[in-house]
Amino acid sequence: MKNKSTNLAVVSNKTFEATKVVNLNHYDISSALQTTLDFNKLIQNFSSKVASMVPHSAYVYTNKEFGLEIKNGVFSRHSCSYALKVEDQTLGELKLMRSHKFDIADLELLETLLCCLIYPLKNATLYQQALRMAYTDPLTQTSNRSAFDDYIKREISLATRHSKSLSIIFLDVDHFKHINDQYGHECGDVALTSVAKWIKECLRSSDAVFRFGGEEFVVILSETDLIGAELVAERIRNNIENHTMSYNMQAVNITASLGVSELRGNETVDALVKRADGAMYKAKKNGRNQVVLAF
Ligand SMILES: Nc1nc2c(ncn2[C@@H]2O[C@H](COP(=O)(O)OP(=O)(O)OP(=O)(O)O)[C@@H](O)[C@H]2O)c(=O)[nH]1
Repeated sequence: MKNKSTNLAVVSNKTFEATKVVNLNHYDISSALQTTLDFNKLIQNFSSKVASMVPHSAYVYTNKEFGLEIKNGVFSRHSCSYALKVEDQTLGELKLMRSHKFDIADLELLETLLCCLIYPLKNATLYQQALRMAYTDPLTQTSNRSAFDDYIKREISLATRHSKSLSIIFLDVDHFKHINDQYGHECGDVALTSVAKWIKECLRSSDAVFRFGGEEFVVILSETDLIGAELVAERIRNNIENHTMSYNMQAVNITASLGVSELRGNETVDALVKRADGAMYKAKKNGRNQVVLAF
């Protein structure tokens, strides 16, 4: 509010009318952009706030760092695009489109208005980077236990609401203590990173892998029943067994034991995980390097 009255107080001469309008618009845009740290909402707000000054029919915002492509509206022949950057930090690229050409006055005004977007976009970037760090295991670069807790709750409620199947795979690396003891802790770390990579090689983009604890991983397979999940688990087991890790000129063979469970009606997260963990434990008892289904 203080800024708004400052702008009004300063603009006393009628010749500053245009500046006043722009300043007030800037204030209005800046305020609207400060209400969110979500890229989608941020770009949508910016587009709708500037639409009366720089009319456009569509926008596309791309951000390689976060793998984003946010688009909306009717795509047209003419476009202008800006690579957004502040203090050496890239903030993505924004493109506006419409059926008639953007003239120099449009572009100048748009460049001024884009200044309002830069810092909210930087804040959103910092926030999303912090969120990603909080949810990522630094060693294996898979999602961590906190991410699992959030993700599985959402997946269970979606599966229940839409009557879709949902399965999980609980994986534990075999004799991992032996790898650490024989080749050293650093080799153990490389082994965990390799296992994470080999698991990911067997998954679809809609499947999610999490480092659950020390040498334990959990895979969440949405819209997948027990038989489908067994196939994936067997593919993962096979992929791990068929790779040989080389460490300090030594060949290290790794295997894993896997337990699979499918969500039952009204089952809690803990119960679902416990059944998969129990099945994995049976796989260990049966001789390791195998997949066991939880019934
Ligand atoms: N290098 C490394 N080791 C870890 C990490 N987290 C846990 N560990 C080790 O993983 C080992 C797990 O050992 P155990 O629980 O006895 O299991 P295991 O040797 O895999 O035997 P089974 O599970 O019965 O096949 C321990 O030695 C932990 O110290 C890690 O981030 N890096």
